[in-house]
Amino acid sequence: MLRVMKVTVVQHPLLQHKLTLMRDRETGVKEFRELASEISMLLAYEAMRDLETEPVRLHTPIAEADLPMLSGKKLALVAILRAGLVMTDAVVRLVPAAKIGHLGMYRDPETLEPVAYYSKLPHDIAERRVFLTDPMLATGGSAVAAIDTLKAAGAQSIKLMTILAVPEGIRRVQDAHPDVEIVTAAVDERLNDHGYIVPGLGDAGDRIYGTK
Ligand SMILES: O=P(O)(O)OC[C@H]1O[C@H](OP(=O)(O)OP(=O)(O)O)[C@H](O)[C@@H]1O
Ligand SMILES: O=c1cc[nH]c(=O)[nH]1
Ligand SMILES: [Mg+2]
Repeated sequence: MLRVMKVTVVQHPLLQHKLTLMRDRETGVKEFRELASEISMLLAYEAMRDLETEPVRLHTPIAEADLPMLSGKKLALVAILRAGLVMTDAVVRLVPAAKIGHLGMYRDPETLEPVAYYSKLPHDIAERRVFLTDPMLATGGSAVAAIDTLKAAGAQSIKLMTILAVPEGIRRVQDAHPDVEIVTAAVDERLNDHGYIVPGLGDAGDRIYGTK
C-alpha cells in the first residue's frame, strides 16, 4: 500500500487482479458490475481502517471477555449517480447501519463540467463520517461539486472512494478540499482529449448499466 499525502492507493494483488478484469473491454455488464462491487468492498476495508472501536464485555461460549465493537461517529455512504451507486450498494453490506445519500450529476460532454440534477442526503449528515463513492475521478469536477454539496449540508468528515483516478483529478480535489482523503485502487496516467482516463476502463456508468 502506497500513501502519498492524503491519497491511499490500495495495491493488494486481489484487488489489482479484479481491476485488470474490469479494464478489459471484453468484460460484459454482469461481470463488470460484480467486479465493481467486490473492489468497492475491498476499498472500504482500507478506507474504514481508522473507524473507532471500544471494548464491549460479553460471553463467548467459553469465557467472558472485553471485545471490540464499532463506536464513535455513525456513518453515511453517499453515491455520485449513476456509477457510484454500485459502490454504496456493495459497501452497505459491510456497514448495514449506515445511512445512504444520493447526488445526481453528469458530466457535460462538451465542457466536461458536472451538471447536478438530484440531491438527497441524510438530515444528520453533520454528525456522520461520510464516505463518498464514485468509480471515476477524472477532471475532478464531479467530486469537487459533490464535496461542495456535502459541506454545504454540514458534513465535516469526508473520504472519497474511487476505483480509478488521475493526477489531475486528485490535484483538483486536494486544491479545493485539502481535508478530504482519497482512497483509490489505481492512479492512471492521464486524461485523453475527451476527458476519459487513459488507460482507464471506459465509461463506468455505461459499463455498469449497459447503456452503450
Ligand atoms: O472527474 P470528472 O471529470 O467529473 O468525471 C467523472 C465523472 O464522470 C462519470 O460520470 P458521468 O458524467 O459519465 O455520469 P453517469 O454516471 O450518469 O454515467 C463518473 O462516474 C464521474 O461521476
Ligand atoms: O474515463 C472516464 C472518465 C470519466 N467518466 C468515466 O466514466 N470514465
Ligand atoms: Mg457516464
